[in-house]
Amino acid sequence: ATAATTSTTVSTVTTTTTPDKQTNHLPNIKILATGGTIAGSSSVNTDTTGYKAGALGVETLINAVPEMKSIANVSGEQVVNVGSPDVNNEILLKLAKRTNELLARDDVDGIVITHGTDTLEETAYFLNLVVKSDKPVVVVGSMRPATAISADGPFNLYNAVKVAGASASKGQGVLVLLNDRIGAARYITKTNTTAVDTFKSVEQGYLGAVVGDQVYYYNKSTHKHTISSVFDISNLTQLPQVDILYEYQNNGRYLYDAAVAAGAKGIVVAGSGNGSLSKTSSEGAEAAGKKGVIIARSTRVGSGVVSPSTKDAASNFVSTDSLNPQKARILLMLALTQTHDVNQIQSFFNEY
Ligand SMILES: NC(=O)C[C@H](N)C(=O)O
Repeated sequence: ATAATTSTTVSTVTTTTTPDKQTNHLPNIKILATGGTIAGSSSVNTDTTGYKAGALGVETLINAVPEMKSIANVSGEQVVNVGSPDVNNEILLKLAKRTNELLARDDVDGIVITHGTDTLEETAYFLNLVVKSDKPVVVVGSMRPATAISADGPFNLYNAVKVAGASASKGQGVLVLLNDRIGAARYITKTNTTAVDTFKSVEQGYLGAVVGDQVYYYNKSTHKHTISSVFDISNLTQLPQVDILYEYQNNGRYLYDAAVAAGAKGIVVAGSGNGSLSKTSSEGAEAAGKKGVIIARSTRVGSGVVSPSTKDAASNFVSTDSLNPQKARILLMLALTQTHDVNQIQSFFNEY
């Protein structure tokens, strides 16, 4: 049903500025727009829930922040214009390929991607694993539509361009910028349905912050990303089907059977607690495992590590470290493009 959204043509908008006289060089930053609330619009300026996401084009977003001209040569491309629940594998591949094409050019110093916040962490983590450059890539969104009083999008976009143009952002992996905080794609997650301070890195902390026009870094991601990643999507036109099943009391195994029948090559379980499955789920998961499906044990808890079990590999199970289910799905799809070996896939979950 979402296929039509991916046929949106790529259009280019450029806002070039005269180089700053003092530094004589402004970074060249490309903005790839995909939609979301940052491009959201409503006829009522107090509407923060009923607006249309993905309504405004990249040109409108750039024109709303002319202040960017003093910190970067900014140009934009519209990749798609959707609410982020409709970002699918086809869009991920299209966006990643375009990002890599642009980063290979000498006249591009960094990329900013505007994106809806609902699935922003999935796209950011996907790019973190498949971008083949150490140039900065910053994913940005907003919680209030562009038409709202105190819209957070324009300042978030300004800060994202600032971060993408900062030399300290090189080699940090894909970054997420909202609410003045710089997060690592590997660690950050959406924690609140509507609040402006929704993106948090509960256990690992933020990598840095933007304060008063300065970019500050405090931490580094300890996980492999970008140029140290083995994952390569340049020749892929699709990704393996990986589904997520939620653990709850009184669940049945039929959802596992249905996922396998529908062609799933991997199943991520949003397990209870430390990646636990009920007896019924275990039966479904083990039957799937016997058919070669990889079962990744994550957790529905929201933070913490799912620790490995010595019994995992025999059932074709892996544990997902501190990856939440939606990010575990991203890594499992990419892992399955390389191997079906359960031990090697477990190593990927330990390293990425
Ligand atoms: N704040 C947002 O961007 C939410 C919106 N529903 C989206 O993800 O596209």
